[in-house]
Amino acid sequence: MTGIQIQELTKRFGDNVALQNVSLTFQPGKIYGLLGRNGAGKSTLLGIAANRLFADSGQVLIDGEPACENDRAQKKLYMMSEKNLYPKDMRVRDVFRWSERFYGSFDRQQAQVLAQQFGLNTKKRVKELSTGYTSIFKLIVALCLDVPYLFLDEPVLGLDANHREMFYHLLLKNYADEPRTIIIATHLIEEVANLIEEIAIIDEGRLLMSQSVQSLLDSGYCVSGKAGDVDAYAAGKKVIGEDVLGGLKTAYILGSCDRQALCDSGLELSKLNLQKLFVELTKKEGEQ
Ligand SMILES: Nc1ncnc2c1ncn2[C@@H]1O[C@H](COP(=O)(O)OP(=O)(O)OP(=O)(O)O)[C@@H](O)[C@H]1O
Repeated sequence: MTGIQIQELTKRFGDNVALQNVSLTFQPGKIYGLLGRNGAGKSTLLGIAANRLFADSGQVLIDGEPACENDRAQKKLYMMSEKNLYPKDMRVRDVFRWSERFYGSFDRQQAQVLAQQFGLNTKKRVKELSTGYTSIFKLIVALCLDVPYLFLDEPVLGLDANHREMFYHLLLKNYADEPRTIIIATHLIEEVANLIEEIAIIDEGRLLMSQSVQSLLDSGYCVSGKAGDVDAYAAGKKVIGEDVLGGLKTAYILGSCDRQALCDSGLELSKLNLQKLFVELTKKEGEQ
């Protein structure tokens, strides 16, 4: 298994460039956070890999094989997204049956157990499910499939806090039992921060970065204190953002910290937080 290679993908919708020359690799057996602001191109990227959309140029390889119109490659992945691909009149239990037939590896017994845990009525038709239960139903399918590549596009859409916690817990257990590549596209960065090992950020159709969460968090730090002292310390350093409250300031800085200078000026040092880092890295001109 060599993972999923995204090679120089470009996709336009009319004049709108959704992806521009994006290349990155999703390695086998890792959990990725695919992050980006609204309209950044996350769903488009996953949709092309899952053969739901065609790229204008570039390609996606799944274990070295082209993903485009290739059933053998596509059977290795499951994409859960907002778009409902199941016939709306089908009952949930029939989708479970169908999944078993199509993928072979679907654990229908486990799906029934999870449905009971989440309170999902499997006799209901897909079209009768609420937004949250539509997500739950698709998540159960994803969790019960034995495929090496799982794409979860906004997986917890509409789920209440209890169900979100249940899902994250189940996902981690599922991963611990059988590691596979899981790509989670989400805006709920804090909720997945402890779940993901790797991060890929897309900004306006371009890849901004792809690296391990740990190395990203270790690449900088926060400094807080009196605004004048923070400014003096930060001068000449790579400041990616600031928060000001009265006379106090927090600066988000990339690079290694000068502990002696911090100590001398009485400034407080703290770790970067993934969501804050993302916000600062993807902030547009004029945004606070
Ligand atoms: N079918 C389509 N027709 C026209 N434009 C589209 C289509 N699908 C996506 N786009 C455009 O492509 C760009 C990328 O959209 P995409 O859905 O991939 O972003 P995203 O990062 O998943 O966004 P969000 O987080 O808001 O769901 C956006 O500008 C979007 O409007």
